[in-house]
Amino acid sequence: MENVIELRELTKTYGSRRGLAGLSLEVRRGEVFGFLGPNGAGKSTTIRLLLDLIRPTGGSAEVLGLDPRKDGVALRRRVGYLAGDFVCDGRQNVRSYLRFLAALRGGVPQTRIDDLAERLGLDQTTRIKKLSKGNRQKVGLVQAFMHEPELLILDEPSSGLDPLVQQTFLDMVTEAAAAGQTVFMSSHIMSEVEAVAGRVGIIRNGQLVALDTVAKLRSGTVRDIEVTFATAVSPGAFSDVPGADRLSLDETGTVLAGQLVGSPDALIKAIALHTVTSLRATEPALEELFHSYYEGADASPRPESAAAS
Ligand SMILES: Nc1ncnc2c1ncn2[C@@H]1O[C@H](COP(=O)(O)OP(=O)(O)OP(=O)(O)O)[C@@H](O)[C@H]1O
Repeated sequence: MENVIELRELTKTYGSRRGLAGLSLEVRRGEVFGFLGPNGAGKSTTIRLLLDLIRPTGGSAEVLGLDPRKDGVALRRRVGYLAGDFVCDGRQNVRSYLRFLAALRGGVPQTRIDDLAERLGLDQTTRIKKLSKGNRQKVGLVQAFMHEPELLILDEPSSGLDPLVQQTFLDMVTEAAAAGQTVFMSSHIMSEVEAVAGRVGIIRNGQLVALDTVAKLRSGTVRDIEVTFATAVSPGAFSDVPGADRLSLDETGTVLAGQLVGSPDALIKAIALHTVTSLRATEPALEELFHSYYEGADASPRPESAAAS
């Protein structure tokens, strides 16, 4: 499958501060890729490098087969970009601002802009400087999506959106992917990425600490389990079940409870050998897994010397 983004050992230092340390990553055409990490992890640095808004200290980036450093103008025409710190000219009203951007991109049908604004509940007659943070973010979303770009690069796109609008945004992402567009979105909220992304990269202190499908990441998660049997089960019945070390039988031998790590398949097959009268299992919390990658993460900038150790 064709790669839309290819990063090779991409590195960025800000003086003695590390922004990004040797990031290698591929994003495939048509996928929704979630780029997750805590504050200061290097998400915005990566995105700015993709668009040549800043220059790398080392390594290379290829976007839509182009070198952002040489083909920045051509690239931006084919990309929809929402900056994490999206700012726009406050004097204009929303409609004229969006028309202006549409003209820069070679024209976008007004109906397309109107449809997006309506879906997001954005009043186009308001002056931009009078908009709330969330409504300004909607302007950012409309301008990123309106020209139906091949690649959407969205930095913390749902920042400031209320839950209903956030859902509309996620629907827009799913529809974009269904239409063959590629979406690269950063976030620090696992649940929203989980809802739309096929693959997820987790970044911490400028380095990729996990890269996998949402399904695979989920398979490493923990569920709370409680199984009740009709008759007592022998104490060692589940000792060989993978991921079941944190489960134990009570003194009656009829209740198995605790935590299951990873896939439930082996446990289900093992308990099916007995008569089960009740079963309770919580949904695996992907958010927890995400935070396990955060553990020990230093959200504040680290000096290069400390970072290298
Ligand atoms: N212009 C800059 N000058 C100096 N350091 C910078 C600059 N921009 C980013 N950094 C540092 O680089 C690191 C990565 O920052 P970056 O903004 O890429 O993180 P992020 O993952 O986008 O975080 P957030 O979720 O807070 O936006 C941080 O330590 C940050 O302090």
